[in-house]
Amino acid sequence: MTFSGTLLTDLNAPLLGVNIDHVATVRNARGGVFPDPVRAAMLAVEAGADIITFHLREDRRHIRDEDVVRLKQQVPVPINFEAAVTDEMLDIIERTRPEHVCLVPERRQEVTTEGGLDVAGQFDRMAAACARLAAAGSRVSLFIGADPMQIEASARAGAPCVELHTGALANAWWAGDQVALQHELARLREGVRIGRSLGLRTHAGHGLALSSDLPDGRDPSEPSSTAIVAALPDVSELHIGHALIGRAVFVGLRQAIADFKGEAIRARTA
Ligand SMILES: CC(=O)[C@@H](O)[C@H](O)COP(=O)(O)O
Ligand SMILES: NCC(=O)COP(=O)(O)O
Repeated sequence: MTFSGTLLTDLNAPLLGVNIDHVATVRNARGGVFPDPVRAAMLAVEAGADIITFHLREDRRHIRDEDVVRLKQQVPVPINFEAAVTDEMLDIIERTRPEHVCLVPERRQEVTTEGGLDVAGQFDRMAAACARLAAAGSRVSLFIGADPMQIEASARAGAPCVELHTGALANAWWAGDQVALQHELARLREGVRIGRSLGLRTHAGHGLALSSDLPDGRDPSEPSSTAIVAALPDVSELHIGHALIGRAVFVGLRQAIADFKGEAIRARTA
């Protein structure tokens, strides 16, 4: 069954941002044009993605500049442009004018985004970036850990949204470490509560997955990391990429999106 974005919104479940970075990772492995992340984005929208998310990294390891241009031209739902807070990226975002921007920390050596922005420690730079991108017409979100000091600094910096990094929760879930999972969930829950109290729209993402993709020996009926996070009532968007594109290898992209959306709806309505 394919769920539409309207249905998901009606049921008050979080919107699903489908991150298509890792379609580009596969393409770039051979240096050609296939598989095309823009084609994946269009299919994702047909299958019910509410938002298309992508991360233009400074090293262009997956999404490239020409993808960004085509995504902006062709995708009929909001695009969520993730980027580091550098002059180069801010210039590209201003030229592109995406509906949504998510500013993220970036280290060239990292395999994936390891932590959140230090908004409190780099306050002036973050506040200036928020103001500049808001003036360019984009809704800005700051990708941070569920740390009260960073959430409060994000609100002061003028960001209307934060995306709370769920990587540690997702890693604990994959590892089957219930103690760490409950610890991370408590932090996330508190972060969402603080975000709400400060009037921030609160999103979540990184590493979220489904239990049917757990390795042999694990119980596929245990709650998924996606369901655990989607169940938090004030999380308004989930951004999911790696595990969704990975699942698509086995079930197809359309089905993978339906599965993640269905999981979010069930978690919110259970
Ligand atoms: C910011 C974030 O959490 C994701 O967009 C992630 O960065 C995807 O790209 P990578 O896997 O290259 O980190
Ligand atoms: N901001 C998180 C995101 O877009 C997707 O992260 P992941 O699911 O690829 O880890």
